[in-house]
Amino acid sequence: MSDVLFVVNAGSSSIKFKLYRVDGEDFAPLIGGALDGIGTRPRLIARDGDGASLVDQSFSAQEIASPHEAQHAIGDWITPLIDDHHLIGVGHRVVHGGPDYSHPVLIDDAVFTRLESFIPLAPLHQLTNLDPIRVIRQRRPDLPQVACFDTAFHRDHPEIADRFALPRALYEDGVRRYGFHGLSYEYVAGRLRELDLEAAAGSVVIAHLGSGASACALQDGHSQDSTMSFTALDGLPMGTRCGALDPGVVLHLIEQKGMSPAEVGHLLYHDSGLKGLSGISSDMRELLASEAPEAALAVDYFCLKVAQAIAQFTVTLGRLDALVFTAGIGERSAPIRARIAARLAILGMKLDARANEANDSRIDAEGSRQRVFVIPTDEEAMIARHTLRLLKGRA
Ligand SMILES: Nc1ncnc2c1ncn2[C@@H]1O[C@H](COP(=O)(O)OP(=O)(O)O)[C@@H](O)[C@H]1O
Ligand SMILES: CC(=O)OP(=O)(O)O
Ligand SMILES: [Mg+2]
Repeated sequence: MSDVLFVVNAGSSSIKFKLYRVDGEDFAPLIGGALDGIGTRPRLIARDGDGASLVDQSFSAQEIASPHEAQHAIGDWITPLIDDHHLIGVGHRVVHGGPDYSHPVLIDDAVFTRLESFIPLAPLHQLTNLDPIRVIRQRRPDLPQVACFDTAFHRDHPEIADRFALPRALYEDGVRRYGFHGLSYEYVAGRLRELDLEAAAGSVVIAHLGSGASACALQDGHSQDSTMSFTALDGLPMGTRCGALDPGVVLHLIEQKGMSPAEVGHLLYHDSGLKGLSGISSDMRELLASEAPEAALAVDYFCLKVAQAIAQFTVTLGRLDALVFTAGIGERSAPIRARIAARLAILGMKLDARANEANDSRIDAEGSRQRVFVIPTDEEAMIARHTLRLLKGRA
């Protein structure tokens, strides 16, 4: 029986999972899969380490209406496969670590209770992240489980990046610019070091453009600033989230429009962003395929805001040596990358159209003042690395 590690990356509309064979410090995927389309078109897909399909099962929206049901469906499918091995632990992505957690942590009752207190700060994610931890703790209380935080990577960013222009008392009370997608940034920064040591040591912006989207300014691999802040609502427009918004709009909706805080929360997390702008879809592929002017507006808005964030971070960093695109849109959409880069021609950025179309890892053209990369992210691998380090440290 080989040692295995299970990794769970639970999101708002999908749960990704990987089972790794562990050999000392090394790990390699045995099974990787996801249950996505939760509540709309649920579909469980998994492949083995060689990419061969192990399951492709669709469910009705009623069968898998929430991440809780999705998690049980994954558990039912994968438990017999895990039982063929020796499971040494489970690693989880937990989106919010608040001011407390700047490193991965072994979960006990006290940690779990503390993490529950951050649910209001990440309503789309935190409960879904904690639910599998709770269920596995009930079934296997002996099994070590580790929480790896999206916020941790940013905890040592400069104080100026950690503050809002609000009184210090609120800062002391935890109203801080935490930043998210940290597991992704840490993984991508590591891959950039492998691809181009010189660029990685310089001033870099990574644009994580998925259904959640943010950008991060890095100096020598360390976070200096990010577009997401107190919650994963801030910064760039996303699939269904608004991104940066005048806080006066929130007051207006509550005071003048009579909306409840819960209604405003639902609007900003679920009905805004690309979906709100277009009135058509939260899915970038559908918007790119649409002829509707509203779809074009949403795509334009997205590209402009991403380009503005990159230009803004060029000021933060004092220069820009490299730009990296990652996550669903960043990894796969050549037209979106081209439109963002075209806006940044003012900084001397030029893309090689052929390399961009091919999703090559290096896509800048001769004469570009910045190197531009496409690096697929792997949050699960980062979780596995952190979890193993923590478990080995205990042994
Ligand atoms: N080829 C593509 N062109 C444009 N957008 C794409 C493409 N493939 C995936 N996407 C978009 O990527 C987003 C999902 O990204 P992903 O990183 O998987 O998100 P998350 O992990 O946050 O759920 C969706 O908006 C989807 O439309
Ligand atoms: C933090 C966050 O927005 O995550 P995701 O992109 O997975 O929704
Ligand atoms: Mg994601």
